[in-house]
Amino acid sequence: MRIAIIGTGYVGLVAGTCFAESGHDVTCVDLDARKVEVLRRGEIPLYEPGLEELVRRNVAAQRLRFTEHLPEAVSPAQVVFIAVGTPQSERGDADLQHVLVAAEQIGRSLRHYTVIVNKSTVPVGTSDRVRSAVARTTDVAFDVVSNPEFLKEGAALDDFLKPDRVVIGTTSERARKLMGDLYAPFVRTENPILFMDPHSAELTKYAANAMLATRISFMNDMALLCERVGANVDLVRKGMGADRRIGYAFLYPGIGYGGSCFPKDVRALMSTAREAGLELDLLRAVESTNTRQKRCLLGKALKLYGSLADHTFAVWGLAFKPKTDDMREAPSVELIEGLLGKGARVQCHDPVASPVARQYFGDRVAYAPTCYEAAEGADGIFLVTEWNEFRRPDLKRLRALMRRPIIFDGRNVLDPRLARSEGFTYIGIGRD
Ligand SMILES: NC(=O)C1=CN([C@@H]2O[C@H](COP(=O)(O)OP(=O)(O)OC[C@H]3O[C@@H](n4cnc5c(N)ncnc54)[C@H](O)[C@@H]3O)[C@@H](O)[C@H]2O)C=CC1
Ligand SMILES: O=C(O)[C@H]1O[C@H](OP(=O)(O)OP(=O)(O)OC[C@H]2O[C@@H](n3ccc(=O)[nH]c3=O)[C@H](O)[C@@H]2O)[C@H](O)[C@@H](O)[C@@H]1O
Repeated sequence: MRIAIIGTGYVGLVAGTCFAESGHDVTCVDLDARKVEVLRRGEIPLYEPGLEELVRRNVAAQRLRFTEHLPEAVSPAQVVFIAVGTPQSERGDADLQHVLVAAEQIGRSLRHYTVIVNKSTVPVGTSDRVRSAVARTTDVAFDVVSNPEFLKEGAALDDFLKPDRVVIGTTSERARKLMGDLYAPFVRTENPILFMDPHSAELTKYAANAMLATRISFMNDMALLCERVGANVDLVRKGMGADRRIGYAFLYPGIGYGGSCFPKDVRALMSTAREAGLELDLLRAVESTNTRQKRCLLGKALKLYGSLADHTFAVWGLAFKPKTDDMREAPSVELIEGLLGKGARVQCHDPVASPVARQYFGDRVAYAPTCYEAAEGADGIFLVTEWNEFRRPDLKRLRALMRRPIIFDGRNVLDPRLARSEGFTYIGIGRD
């Protein structure tokens, strides 16, 4: 099949590469000429484990190519995916301008019947708006399908190639058949393709993200309660997760959820509900718990040190989660701004995200090449992102490097007893 993908970010690049890997002929389009240039050189403009190798292999096999010229990709295609960004608007709802502009551009380039698939995360009813936008610019026949994406950054290839489920929203039999064929290589009987109407597909995406965010905020509330009543949230989590009705996934407390999706999608879902005359009080609480949680390490530090002025702190981890360089709504940003605002110096280290971090902090922080160099002369370490290399650091070496041996473990990944036995003051989340 000939496929065009509009928008070559985390989702578009992963989807395009995986469709090429399954044998299709894929052209990825992006209006960012610099991105296209990087991709043409065989590099990738983001960090995602395994992706660069897969891109190179499919480019070499001539199944995958990149262009800035949308018509050249869309005109010959049978299926066109929209995978452009849907960031939060100033009002808190999803900003659909990129989706609707792409839809109009696609319409102008149609030459024969084409299935237009919206993969971006969009509010209920956007499929209707995409259909109208395309119809304004063409007389050629087409169908619009809603196909939300559920991949996680850092595990994107695995999630795409072996999804728990594929959700396809369409009322067209012709589009349904084509989408079923396209996804057949990625699904087995136990992970189904779920066909439904487009509105339900659009809402499924937000409902899934909101549910996962709810679990995290719930656990962060339990962690705070544990601190107040002298319980250990690690043990509570294990005790809860063992119940098969609850399960272990997404029960890890921390310093709040970040990333390009949970924060904006929770707000967008509340906004959709508000437009329908409904206040989703539960989600409002999920969000306010998350806001509180992103500030909790700074609060613990202020309590311990009194003033942070003229203190030096190491921040381990900048990306919003391990195995990505994405810093959108990363808890590290709020923490570092808080530390700087209180007059502290910050020395940070992240295995991959430092170049991205420069866009946020410029020269206001120091970027250390290793976590040990970040800790030199520090009055404390904030462990913010649970990269594997931070899990079992050489505590003796750290102690010798630091001015004061204090660790704030924002992900509960260090062993508190071990840290304390090496002379550290250990402060975790809900497990003091
Ligand atoms: N990042 C993630 O892990 C996931 C994201 N999503 C959703 O997928 C969508 C895309 O997300 P990301 O890939 O993270 O976005 P991104 O911001 O990384 O990439 C979007 C790309 O689209 C390009 N673009 C915008 N308008 C265009 C146009 N008219 N023609 C060609 N290119 C255009 C931009 O230059 C950019 O490179 C969003 O709606 C997001 O909520 C869904 C699941 C996972
Ligand atoms: O719509 C999206 O973009 C995607 O959003 C999330 O994926 P992602 O944001 O890449 O990463 P997650 O692994 O879900 O982590 C999100 C945030 O929650 C935090 N988290 C996650 C799990 C947990 O138990 N506790 C916790 O605090 C992470 O540290 C991170 O800040 C969803 O997991 C994907 O299914 C979805 O496709």
